[in-house]
Amino acid sequence: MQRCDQTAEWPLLQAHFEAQGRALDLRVAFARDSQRFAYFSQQAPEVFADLSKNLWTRETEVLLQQLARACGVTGQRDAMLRGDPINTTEQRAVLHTLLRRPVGLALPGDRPEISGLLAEVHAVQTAMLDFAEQVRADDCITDIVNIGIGGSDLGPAMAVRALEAYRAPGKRLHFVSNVDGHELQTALQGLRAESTVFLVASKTFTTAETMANAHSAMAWFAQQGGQDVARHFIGLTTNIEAARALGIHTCFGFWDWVGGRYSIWSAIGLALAIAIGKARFGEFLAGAHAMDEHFRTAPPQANLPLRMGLLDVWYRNFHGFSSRCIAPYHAALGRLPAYLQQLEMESNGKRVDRSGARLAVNSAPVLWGEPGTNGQHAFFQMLHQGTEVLPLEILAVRQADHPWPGHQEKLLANALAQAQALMLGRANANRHREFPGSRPSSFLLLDALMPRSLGALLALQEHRVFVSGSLWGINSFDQWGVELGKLLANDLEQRLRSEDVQGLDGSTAGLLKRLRAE
Ligand SMILES: O=P(O)(O)OC[C@H]1O[C@](O)(CO)[C@@H](O)[C@@H]1O
Repeated sequence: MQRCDQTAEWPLLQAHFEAQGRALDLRVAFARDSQRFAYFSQQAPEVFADLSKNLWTRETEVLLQQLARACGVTGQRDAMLRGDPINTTEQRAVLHTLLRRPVGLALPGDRPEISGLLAEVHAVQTAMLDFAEQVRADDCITDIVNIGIGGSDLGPAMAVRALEAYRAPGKRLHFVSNVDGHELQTALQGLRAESTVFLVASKTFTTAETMANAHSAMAWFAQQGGQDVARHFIGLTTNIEAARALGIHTCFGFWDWVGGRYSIWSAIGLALAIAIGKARFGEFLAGAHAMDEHFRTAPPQANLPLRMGLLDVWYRNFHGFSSRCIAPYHAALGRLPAYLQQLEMESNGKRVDRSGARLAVNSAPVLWGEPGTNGQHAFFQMLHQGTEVLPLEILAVRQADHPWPGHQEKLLANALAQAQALMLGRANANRHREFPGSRPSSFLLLDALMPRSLGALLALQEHRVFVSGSLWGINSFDQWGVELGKLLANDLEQRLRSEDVQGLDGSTAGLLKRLRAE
């Protein structure tokens, strides 16, 4: 297991970049290689990917694949899949893939505890999915409020919206994440205690925002004359004791080896299960499992998560691209950029390797984005003509789920046109109207937005993040960077209630006084 920048392959890639990468022109690359599309595109489970409009050549990919071998990426992948404690700063295994493994399936090299864990996973999953069916069948329940933040919100909120076409009629799903009371206030408006179920989703059951919202929701429930807390408040957590202490007795558990941003497949997915039902949730898991199997077994040159992770490192460390723009060309995928942002930036936003040594190269880029075509009328200007080159990742869906004639063709034509315009550019004597072209994009295509394809797409994204993290030598599964802010907020909350600014820096003291001013 070697860090990418410490391998013998790294300088080879640097030399290759200087010789051919830096000045690569996509138009010339296509003209030189008539099979470029065929070579750089592939069908993985549920996801077709065209990576040909990226700033690399076959030779680049060969060198990157050699780099992956030198870094032992497949060995690291296998260590994750078999349950080794690869989250070394928390001494935990990383087994979100187990949550979508079919019952009884053993993989070569599984650690001895895996079969028992898989049985536990399926026992909880069955109970949780049966509960989801119960809620779906209960006409008295009209509103489900998920209270959670980060991975306990972004996954279910994104997926419920993405699979809106499959949502049970008569059930409204609400998501409250922010500690800002406006959000809770908006969600509760018009709700009635007796027809509302609250899902308190928190891996740790200590997250300040979620606890504050859960307490306030309970107070609201009591004020509204709600009777049966046990029936109306459900805990989704690894810390069942803490949920019980809050008076929540119906709980669905999960395990410390499921990272928050990888937890949509666990009990944290209950909101989604209620929305789409047991069978569809099963398809969602099956799609992810198909991608896991692809990642585990496909040869490197046809392994999509591996190829995408390698491209990510090529872009970040050689081309020096500092961000990636995500443009889903499907309105229902509107929260996908935010979901991917946590996935990539919380996983790989690190500046030390697993041993604690400073990284010598940059790690995670910034991820951001908005659905197309909206982004085109906002920030795509910069993608086409700005001073910085930023790779674009287009996610398109072939079939539409709505009856409006003509819209889908327009939408898909726009997705294609953006990628084409970025690549081809346009010469013009007037510099303001000139498009430089040779700007990179990837094009991911689903046949339809369904539970299975969404599951596969998310697992693909998880694994490509794993690949780049493995190359950088990062522990992609901790998130110590969120701790300091939490600690300071606790202290400042006390100080906001008192006059005490002693020991604070000048700016914080000044702002605090201002915030306290009547
Ligand atoms: O599910 P929990 O424990 O409430 O944590 C919520 C989120 O907070 C974080 O720990 C970051 O603060 C995320 O990793 C996590 O998804």
